[in-house]
Amino acid sequence: MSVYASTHPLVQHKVSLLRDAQISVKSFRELTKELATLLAIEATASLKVEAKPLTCWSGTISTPMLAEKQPTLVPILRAGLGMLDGTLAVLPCAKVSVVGLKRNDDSVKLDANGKVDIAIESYYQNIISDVSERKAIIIDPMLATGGSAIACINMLKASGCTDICALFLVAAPEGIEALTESHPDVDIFVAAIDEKLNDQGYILPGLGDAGDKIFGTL
Ligand SMILES: O=P(O)(O)OC[C@H]1O[C@H](OP(=O)(O)OP(=O)(O)O)[C@H](O)[C@@H]1O
Ligand SMILES: O=c1cc[nH]c(=O)[nH]1
Ligand SMILES: [Mg+2]
Repeated sequence: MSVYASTHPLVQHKVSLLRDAQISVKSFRELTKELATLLAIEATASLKVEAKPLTCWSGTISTPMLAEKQPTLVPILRAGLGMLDGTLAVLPCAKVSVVGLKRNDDSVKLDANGKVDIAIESYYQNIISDVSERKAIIIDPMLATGGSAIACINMLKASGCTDICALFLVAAPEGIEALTESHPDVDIFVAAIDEKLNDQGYILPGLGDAGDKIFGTL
């Protein structure tokens, strides 16, 4: 697995603004959307193109176009929806596969190695039928323990998908390690890699609960 941590100055600036404890729902949504666009540009830079014939005003030319079907975007409900419009700005024709996952905060415990373990509850799955023919781009603002992303990747692979990457705004080292171990074939693109998880599985310094901030349910 390759981990691409963005070095773009605008990405770094916008993630810093997201961390403001006084941020409004409106600003959190706007910044999440803008960061999603910037990360999506980085994540799609490796898509393959091939020369295809096109009739233009001066005749028929051979010109580069995407070689394969457009990727499918995979928002992990709820918080991943906050990144959907921003990624659709880069891939406006993308089909969307939706996966609903929720951490059960009451299940938090430390495992034998002192790692935070949280049960992930799956409540919705609607993955496009031809996912085996497309790249899947998972979108979720947070990679904490890695449990939700791993569950989502398991679902995509069970549906036949073989080419998967994931975009996160903030990732914990613990989540990156767990994801690398479970799915070494999946590349991830992150705006920031933070310090660690607290004993409730929240990222430090992190953003707090991204879903609550996007949906105004704080
Ligand atoms: O890496 P993990 O430990 O699995 O944590 C990350 C997950 O937690 C958040 O979702 P949450 O469960 O809070 O659901 P929500 O989006 O509905 O708020 C976040 O959006 C990720 O999906
Ligand atoms: O820090 C965290 C961890 C999981 N989910 C969030 O929204 N924030
Ligand atoms: Mg949440």
